[in-house]
Amino acid sequence: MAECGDDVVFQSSLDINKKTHQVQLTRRHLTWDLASPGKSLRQTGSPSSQPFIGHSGCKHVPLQEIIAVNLERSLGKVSPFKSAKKNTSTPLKESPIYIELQPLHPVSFSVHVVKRCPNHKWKKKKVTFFCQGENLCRTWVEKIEEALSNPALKRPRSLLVFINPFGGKRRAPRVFEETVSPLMELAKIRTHVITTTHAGHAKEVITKYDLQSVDGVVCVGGDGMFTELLNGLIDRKMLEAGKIQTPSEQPISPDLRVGIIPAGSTDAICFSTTGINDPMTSAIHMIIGDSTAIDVCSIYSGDQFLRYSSSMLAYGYYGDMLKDSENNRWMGPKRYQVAGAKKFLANKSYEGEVSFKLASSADTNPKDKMMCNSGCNICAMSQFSQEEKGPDSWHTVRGKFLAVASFTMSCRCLISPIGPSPYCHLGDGTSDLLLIQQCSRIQFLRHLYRCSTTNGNQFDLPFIKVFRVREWSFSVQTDTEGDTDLQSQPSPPPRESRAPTHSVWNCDGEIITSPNLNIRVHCQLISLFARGIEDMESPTPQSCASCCNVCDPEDNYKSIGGHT
Ligand SMILES: CCCCCCCCCCCCC/C=C/[C@@H](O)[C@H](COP(=O)(O)O)NC(=O)CCCCC
Ligand SMILES: Nc1ncnc2c1ncn2[C@@H]1O[C@H](COP(=O)(O)OP(=O)(O)O)[C@@H](O)[C@H]1O
Ligand SMILES: [Ca+2]
Repeated sequence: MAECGDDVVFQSSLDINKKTHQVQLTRRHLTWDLASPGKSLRQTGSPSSQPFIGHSGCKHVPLQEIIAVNLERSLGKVSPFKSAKKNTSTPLKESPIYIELQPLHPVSFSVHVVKRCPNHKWKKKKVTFFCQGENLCRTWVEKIEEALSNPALKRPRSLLVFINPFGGKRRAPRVFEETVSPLMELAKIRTHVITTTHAGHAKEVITKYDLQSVDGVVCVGGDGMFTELLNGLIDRKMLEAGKIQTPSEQPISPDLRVGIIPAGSTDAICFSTTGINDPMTSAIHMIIGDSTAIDVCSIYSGDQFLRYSSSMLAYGYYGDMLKDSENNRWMGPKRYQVAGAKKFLANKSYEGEVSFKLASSADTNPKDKMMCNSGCNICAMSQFSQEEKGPDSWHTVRGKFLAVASFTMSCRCLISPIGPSPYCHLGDGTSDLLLIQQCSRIQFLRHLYRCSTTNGNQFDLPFIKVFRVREWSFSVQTDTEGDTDLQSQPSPPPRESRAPTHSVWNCDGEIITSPNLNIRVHCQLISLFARGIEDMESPTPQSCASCCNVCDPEDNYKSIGGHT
């Protein structure tokens, strides 16, 4: 049963649900199997034996998917006794009766493992193992804890956590206290928790904090909070290296992984990297040390560095919508729907010129229907092949745009279940650049509606162009440039009656007002506590357990001997 090179660390017979099982810990798995007569390991408890020969019904949990292990403090014999209060005038019959629970020595331990539920949701499942003696019980816990502390598993031991009490529906403090904190305690992960008091607070702390003392930085909030951590960590790294952010300078990867516990309004980064916006799922990905590297864009206005971004950077419709929504923050996530509807009715387009360098690989494009899933080969190859990709020349599109948007990840969210750019990759060093030309409301609605479905055909419309790019820029054109009608008027209309000639940028939910921008994508610049979205239909070796979720949603660990 243990695979080649997967040496047995410890094994013995243990009872699960009153049935004797042979239980085996290898360097990569915890496995248990109903004991068959003559195959008892009750006396063994030894590290030397051969791995099991598996059969159907045998449970095989990768160590990576063990959330925690703990001794069960069984409370046993009950002995009622009367109040020990002396010299009391209260008649004895009224004195309370105490039940003394005498602690027994631990004879069982529990292993909490990942349970896959529909829609990429993860929960924890507890399996309790009963031992014959206390020593065996303690040895099992020690051995499993030792195996989990293997640095190869990359499990964090301490985390710096920022809670944004004003993000999303303002539930972040409660989400942390009720869902995340108990899980972290169970997994023995230390947390230093800071509740932010103002925008930029997390970034200020990151500038000074002793980051050597933690294994990761986490936010309980939305995309805006994540972007603040991302910017804080890269800025700090550049400062320490004595480098100034210039368009030709390559930003330095932070050493720490970043986590998001979703408690924001859109949570597109969390959705696009885990498949769901569920606090417990994200906390489990952190505890088990999942890691995935994502692309980051650096944004400049001329030579002036503005910020880093990793999800959507958009001008026109999405920028106007964000600006309008900021007045209604009190509405929470609904502010986007209200502002989205208003700006949809306004149907405003802006003159501009977009220049871009195409991703030179012809193998992938924004319409290729190749989803970026956990263990994505395209991302894996991109990590090594950035240099080989020859420079593409610049292409330019001029026009009047209802929206210009670049997606560096799919940007899945509740209203767009596979995202506005469904085939975008997390770590391929490219962004999908979407140009929506001036069009009627009906035409734009058709695009938006398609974004809200799972068909992935939102780009198949005549007023839409989409390119996979490594670098791009945008510059506004004044309302007179290129507009012959206006130029022919004897005098310009009074300033106050002119419609604004330019929009603002929506950068991961934050406003950028400089209209002319230059953007470069940096391949896999930052790592997240996530694994990408698991493909539940055709499981990859990285997610072998997921296939069992399909055939046995109740108990999704690989049953050796094949699937049903
Ligand atoms: C008729 C049905 C309409 C369906 C519209 C479908 C289009 C959805 C596109 C969503 C893009 C989301 C990209 C992510 C943006 C976030 O980074 C940003 C900030 O997030 P947060 O900090 O969590 O608030 N969110 C937005 O800009 C809101 C976009 C809402 C678009 C309507
Ligand atoms: N205590 C605070 N008060 C006000 N703004 C804050 C606070 N803490 C963080 N922020 C800012 O709020 C912005 C949005 O946060 P986010 O968690 O993304 O919520 P939402 O998804 O609702 O936009 C971030 O840019 C962050 O800098
Ligand atoms: Ca990408």
